[in-house]
Amino acid sequence: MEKKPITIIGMPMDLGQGRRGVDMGPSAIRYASAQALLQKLGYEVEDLGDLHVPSPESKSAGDPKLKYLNEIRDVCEKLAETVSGVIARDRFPLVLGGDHSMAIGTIAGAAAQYENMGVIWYDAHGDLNTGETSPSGNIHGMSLAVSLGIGHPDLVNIGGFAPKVRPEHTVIIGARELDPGERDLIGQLGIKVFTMHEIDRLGMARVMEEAIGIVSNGTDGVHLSLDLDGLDPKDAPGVGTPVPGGVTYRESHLAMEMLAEAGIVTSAEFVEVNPILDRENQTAKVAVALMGSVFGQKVL
Ligand SMILES: NC(=[NH2+])NCCC[C@H](N)C(=O)O
Ligand SMILES: [Mn+2]
Ligand SMILES: [Mn+2]
Repeated sequence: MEKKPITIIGMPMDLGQGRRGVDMGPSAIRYASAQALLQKLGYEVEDLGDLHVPSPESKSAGDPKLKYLNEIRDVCEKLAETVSGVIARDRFPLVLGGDHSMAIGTIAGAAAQYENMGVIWYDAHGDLNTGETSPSGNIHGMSLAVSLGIGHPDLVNIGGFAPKVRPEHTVIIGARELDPGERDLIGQLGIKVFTMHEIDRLGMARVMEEAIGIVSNGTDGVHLSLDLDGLDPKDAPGVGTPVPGGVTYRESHLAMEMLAEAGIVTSAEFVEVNPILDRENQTAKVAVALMGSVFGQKVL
């Protein structure tokens, strides 16, 4: 497999949800030796450092249905430009987060460079709310909907075009907590969701075969958006919105190994790592271990 050089971008985003500390996620992932691992695997790696994100204490949240909308729009615009520029230089953007609202920017940037991009959303949640359906007003619960062109126009139109991805090229893996409005949207759009039920029933290997088929059928790029809360909180405790009964560490490695084998992933982000809620940086270490598998690390 071709080893495209990697560019790490830190996104200390914590405006998209209510628990402080997730802005330290990028540092925690770097501290868990992400760059050294990737270099050991034979990649050339550059790290652009962190983009600037204003701290929530210095701003007012504004509309309680879309908290920090203006700030999130601005930082996602900047992230989109950065990601797009990295791909234009023929490098692989690897974005470290940060809460999941950042995916609005990452996906906007990647989608600017691909005609038809597939998305793998690895998450306990659907992140398919809008300002109207969200129970929390937290934009990290809306980022997939926005990328599909549904939600507040300021977010939907980031990068100057919409939608970024199509429902038929989108899969959600690991879902186990969906709000009523998200369920409706899934039915309306026909998005393929591999809930924990399908993972238990079919096994991760079969789920990934199907998922890879969907995101690579008729696409020229695939983005992996991995929310660490997709994993079981026993394996990844340092997340702001943990949900029991999640994907195991082993199943997650298998999923990432199968993606590496398929050779389809063209951009990735690892999000929602919150060191304040973690135990001895375990969740960042899990993120880095999974990163290894995505980039082709094998036991033998
Ligand atoms: N990226 C996440 N962790 N999202 C959690 C979203 C939780 C809930 N569905 C909400 O909209 O508030
Ligand atoms: Mn999420
Ligand atoms: Mn989640």
